[in-house]
Amino acid sequence: MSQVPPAHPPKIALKNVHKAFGSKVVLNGIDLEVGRGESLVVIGGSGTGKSVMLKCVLGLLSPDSGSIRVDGEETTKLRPREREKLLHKFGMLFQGAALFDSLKVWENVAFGLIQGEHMPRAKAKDIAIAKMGAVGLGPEVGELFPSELSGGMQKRVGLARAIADEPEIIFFDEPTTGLDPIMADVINELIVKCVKDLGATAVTITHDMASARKIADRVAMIYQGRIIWTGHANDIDNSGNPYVDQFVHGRGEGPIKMQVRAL
Ligand SMILES: Nc1ncnc2c1ncn2[C@@H]1O[C@H](COP(=O)(O)OP(=O)(O)OP(=O)(O)O)[C@@H](O)[C@H]1O
Repeated sequence: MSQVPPAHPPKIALKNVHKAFGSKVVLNGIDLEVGRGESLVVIGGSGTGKSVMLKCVLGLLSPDSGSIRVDGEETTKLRPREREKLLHKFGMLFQGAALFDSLKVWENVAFGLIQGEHMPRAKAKDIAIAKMGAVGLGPEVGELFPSELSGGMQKRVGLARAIADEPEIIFFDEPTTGLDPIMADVINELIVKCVKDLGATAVTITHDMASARKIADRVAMIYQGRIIWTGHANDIDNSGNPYVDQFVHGRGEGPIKMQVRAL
């Protein structure tokens, strides 16, 4: 009997994904699903492969083996044109906002609309200004250059850019790094609001547990190249997993041994 596929496959599904750089194994059999409209936060120590995992989903890196499906479609063997089409589903807020210094703020926000979707500048500018409004930035900010903005404002601009072409999936790479706790909370609130307004699926990488608690429906912890725990955000304090417990409470002592090397 042929199997009937489920009506709604997970938005993103990674199965047994491996990635090594030379002899260094980074992803060692990642299994992870993200549901449609879900907000998943990935936690884990520095260098455990969180960014490498996201880059594999985006196709910026090719996994050595394993399957990565988006909307049920296998993506690891896509040709460049198919990959480009797939990437239209994604928005991304990079660590440090990654704005172009030589472009005005509105041009940064409209970048994907103008370059990727070939939208006329005037129309793209209108959309950029509307998206800036959604993250609490007035139109006058659009005429400034990124270097004239505070770190918190730059993150807002990065967020406006990430949502500009209304992606189905948004990746947030350490969205609160470098912000004071109050500004971090403002950014977290905006992320939650923007993701909800779009009905998007979100995957966030963070070390910031306050951010994880605020943003996540579900949390996944990565350790030694595998997902060792996933659970509801409300359960992270009672995970029953000593690795999660140590990470969430930031304890030096525990099963996670930090590799400290003399330079
Ligand atoms: N292109 C690359 N070539 C070689 N090694 C790489 C490459 N990209 C990542 N790595 C290595 O893979 C490991 C995981 O890196 P990754 O950036 O995914 O960590 P992370 O969990 O996101 O860390 P952090 O929280 O510090 O950002 C690191 O040891 C890194 O040096």
